Amino acid sequence: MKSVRVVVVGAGVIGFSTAVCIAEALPFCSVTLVAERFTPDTTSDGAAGIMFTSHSPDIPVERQRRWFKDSFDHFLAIAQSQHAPEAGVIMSSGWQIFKEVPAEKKPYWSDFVFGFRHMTASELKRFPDHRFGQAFTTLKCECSTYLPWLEKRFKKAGGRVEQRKVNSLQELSGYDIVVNCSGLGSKTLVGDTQMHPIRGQILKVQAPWLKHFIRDGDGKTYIYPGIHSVTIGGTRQEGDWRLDVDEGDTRSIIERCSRLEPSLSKAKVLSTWVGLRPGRRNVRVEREEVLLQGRRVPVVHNYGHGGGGVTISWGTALDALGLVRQCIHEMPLHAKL
Ligand SMILES: Cc1cc2nc3c(=O)[nH]c(=O)nc-3n(C[C@H](O)[C@H](O)[C@H](O)COP(=O)(O)OP(=O)(O)OC[C@H]3O[C@@H](n4cnc5c(N)ncnc54)[C@H](O)[C@@H]3O)c2cc1C
Ligand SMILES: O=C([O-])CC(=O)C(=O)O
Repeated sequence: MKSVRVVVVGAGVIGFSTAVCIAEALPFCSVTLVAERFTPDTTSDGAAGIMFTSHSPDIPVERQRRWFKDSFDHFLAIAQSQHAPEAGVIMSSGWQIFKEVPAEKKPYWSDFVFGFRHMTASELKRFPDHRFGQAFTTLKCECSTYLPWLEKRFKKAGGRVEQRKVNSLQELSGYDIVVNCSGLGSKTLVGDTQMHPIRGQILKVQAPWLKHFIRDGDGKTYIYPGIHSVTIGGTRQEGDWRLDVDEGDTRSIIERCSRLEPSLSKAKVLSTWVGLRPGRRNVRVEREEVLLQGRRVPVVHNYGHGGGGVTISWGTALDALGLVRQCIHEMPLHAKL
């Protein structure tokens, strides 16, 4: 019999990764995922899904390396399996270029991606405004394909889903453990004043001749060839809640990307999309106890992934699973029977 009732709030890449990890590893738990929005309407759905864009300045680098490595191993196994097309995961090679030499020439994730090296002078000639660059092969996960795949995997492991907004954690007092993966929603759901939107606008264009990604190290301009189209971006507008497309941003994105890759000025625009990154100085993966209808209930948080949620989704989900295990070990015996 399933004796520990777990609820996961959130159906983005963080909620579904965490829910799958718990449902598969702890078969004695009944896991329910509750969310206001599901694929294709989450922030995760629009992410370019490239893996290398996560950084939490105050979290020990060893922990971030583990999040990255666990996620990279997970996505690499998918990319090399027959599941790759239905999960939307591919390998992706390219360049990150910088106008000034960055303080950190060799980022923490450089040991895990393949073939990381600094670009040669002749490679950099193509980018006359840039003085330094990194070349490597990483992975790319397209969440509008990956989320339905994860949802199937979750249901196969016995998980249940429910679509509704949770207005207060008090509504979840019927569960033994609450796992909060509500992204930007954590601003109101758990009153986290650090949470803020970082608006991002992107375009999908038809340019099948492009095979390599190009990203300006300032994180504002990028070109990511994907399975069906090329994602070009972007913007990073802190504190901006606007979800509508800004025509000025569209023009600026096409102009900046065409400067890096002139052939893009000929590409047909297929769609334009805006998402709000769940901004926070550091990702929050930790537990606390909350009084729900007079009962002390453990709450495991996994949110605040900013512009790097896909990159470390599986690693932070495994950490959250570890915290759920701790909560179960510490429960009074009668609660587990
Ligand atoms: C333009 C853009 C490009 C990006 N590109 C990349 C990239 O290349 N690589 C990368 O790693 N990351 C990228 N990101 C970042 C990535 O999208 C986020 O870090 C990630 O999607 C966060 O996932 P999440 O599950 O926490 O949030 P979300 O996907 O926003 O999911 C939150 C979930 O919580 C639910 N929820 C919230 N509040 C409540 C509530 N009160 N009750 C019920 N449900 C609730 C929502 O309905 C939703 O289901 C990009 C983001 C943007 C905007
Ligand atoms: O920064 C990038 O290259 C893509 C991304 O993660 C974002 O826009 O948040």
